[in-house]
Amino acid sequence: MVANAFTQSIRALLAKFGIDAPDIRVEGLTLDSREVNTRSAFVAIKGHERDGREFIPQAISLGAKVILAQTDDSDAHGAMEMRDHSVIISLYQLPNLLSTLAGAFYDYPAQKMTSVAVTGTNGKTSTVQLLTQIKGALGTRSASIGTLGSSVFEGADTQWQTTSAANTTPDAIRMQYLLAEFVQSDVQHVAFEASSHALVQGRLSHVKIDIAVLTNLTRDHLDYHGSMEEYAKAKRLLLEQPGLAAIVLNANDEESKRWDSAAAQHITRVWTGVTSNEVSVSTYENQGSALTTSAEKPASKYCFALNAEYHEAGCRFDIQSSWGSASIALPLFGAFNVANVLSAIATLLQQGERFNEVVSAVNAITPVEGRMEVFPFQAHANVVVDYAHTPDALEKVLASAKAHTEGNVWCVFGCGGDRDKGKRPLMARAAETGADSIVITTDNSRSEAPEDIAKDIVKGLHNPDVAVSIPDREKAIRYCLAHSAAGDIIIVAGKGHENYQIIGDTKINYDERAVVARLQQEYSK
Ligand SMILES: CC(=O)N[C@H]1[C@@H](OP(=O)(O)OP(=O)(O)OC[C@H]2O[C@@H](n3ccc(=O)[nH]c3=O)[C@H](O)[C@@H]2O)O[C@H](CO)[C@@H](O)[C@@H]1O[C@H](C)C(=O)N[C@@H](C)C(=O)N[C@H](CCC(=O)O)C(=O)O
Ligand SMILES: Nc1ncnc2c1ncn2[C@@H]1O[C@H](COP(=O)(O)OP(=O)(O)OP(=O)(O)O)[C@@H](O)[C@H]1O
Repeated sequence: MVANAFTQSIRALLAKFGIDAPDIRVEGLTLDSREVNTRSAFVAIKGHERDGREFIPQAISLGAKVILAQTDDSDAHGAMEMRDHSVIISLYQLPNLLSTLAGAFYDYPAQKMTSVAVTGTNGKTSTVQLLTQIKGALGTRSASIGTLGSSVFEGADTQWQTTSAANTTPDAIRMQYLLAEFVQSDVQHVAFEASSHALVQGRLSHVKIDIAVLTNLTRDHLDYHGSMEEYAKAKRLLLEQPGLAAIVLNANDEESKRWDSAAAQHITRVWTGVTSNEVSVSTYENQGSALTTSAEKPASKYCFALNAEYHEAGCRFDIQSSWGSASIALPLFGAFNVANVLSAIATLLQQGERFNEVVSAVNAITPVEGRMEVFPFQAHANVVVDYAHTPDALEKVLASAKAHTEGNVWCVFGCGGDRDKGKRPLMARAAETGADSIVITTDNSRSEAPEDIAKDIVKGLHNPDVAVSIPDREKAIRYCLAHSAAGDIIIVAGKGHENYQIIGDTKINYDERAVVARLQQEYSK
């Protein structure tokens, strides 16, 4: 925590919620009893697994002077009880108030900077990272929050702060805290990932968002949301965010059309898309939001990529946009990275950045950690470490790899244990469609046997002969290196930036980027 920076009286804070509380000063709020100290207030709510109120005795023993506890009885709102030296104050429907409460405690930090939320099934981390990199290159002090962690952007020296929960979008209290910390570090621009879980759980409900970006929507997280419709609805909650002035949509994705129809009229639509067709670009140029049926169309802009070409070292494409046209060359792999970069560029242009300056800054982009990160091997196939762990992402990654080589594409992947089993045959089909050879391996098997997960995957293959099963990931990569030729590409999917493997209940150290870097050294001797 930032020392003494957020001291507030609980009396002043709770007055905003109609409660006359004692004048006790605290320096922070926390949802986790294990993080409590004598200067913080513990916020006890019911969760999916546990009831946080069970941990009130622990919080008291750690010296919390104030405990804010959920009550489901509206008459009990504001009730107070002394236990030892701690006061327990009841708040009605506290889980729904967390973002507002923390916003008030940390003095509404999002209002002190420009904020961008990125949602979608795939591409959130990449888009947030690319946007932050370019914004930094344009001279704005920038920060980001997402799957990699949170930090002020310091180029290659950025130290991502992570928590044990490792959520893509932090809980409602931590989110406001991180933003407040950024304000203290003079950050002017923040980009963060908005997961569907976070939106449903209200982790962002009182965070001002200027621009929301939708990358795409495909199958994921059905174990949590139950159906694609509920999953899509969860993402659309972002349209109700306070302060929202513009949305960046993807003309190549069906869900964007629903966003266009659902968004309030005053919100500017910025359409992006990768196309080989100039006619579709002119649709957006001449008619604004061509997908809106309303007579009075909302403001609409566009930023499209045309003539994309992929080569061994990256890609090239032309931008046509409401702000100007230019050619771009990037050291990034994959058509989807062109889509991600376009979303980032469109966001910056909508923010008022100058077209020519954005184009120059884009030329300085470096690949995002564990996202289509290429490790070149002399005299062997290059290895690409990527985080693809959904059928759609795997399909796109493999199709992209094909565009970058005339050789064969190898695919090493697995599926998580204790998660949506319906994904397994779909991942198998994506691998079979896009790769010439497949090695099925382990990817967080949890309580399931890796061999059983592999069997489920094999059942999804039309031709099981194209696949071998090697549960040990490093051995799987070695197998590909031994059997492939120079000019081939080995896609190692699923781990990306992660540095662990969950087997049973144990988190084992496994950093795929480090493993591949070590193999790179070994093979160069
Ligand atoms: C299902 C779900 O979303 N769970 C999230 C939720 O946990 P929960 O409220 O259910 O917590 P719980 O374990 O029941 O505990 C209840 C309360 O007791 C407290 N507690 C618990 C134990 C203890 O010793 N002391 C204590 O005080 C907890 O802090 C909590 O406030 O709130 C916690 C933070 O407050 C999150 O860390 C936790 O994410 C878990 C780890 C998780 O796996 N979430 C996934 C589903 C998720 O949110 N994923 C998305 C990304 C998806 C993507 O990749 O796109 C994300 O944003 O991360
Ligand atoms: N725009 C995109 N469309 C489809 N696939 C993508 C896109 N961008 C990235 N991917 C693929 O999805 C993987 C995850 O990318 P990224 O981490 O940027 O997405 P994410 O939405 O943050 O995912 P998660 O929330 O699971 O971390 C990448 O490693 C790549 O394989």
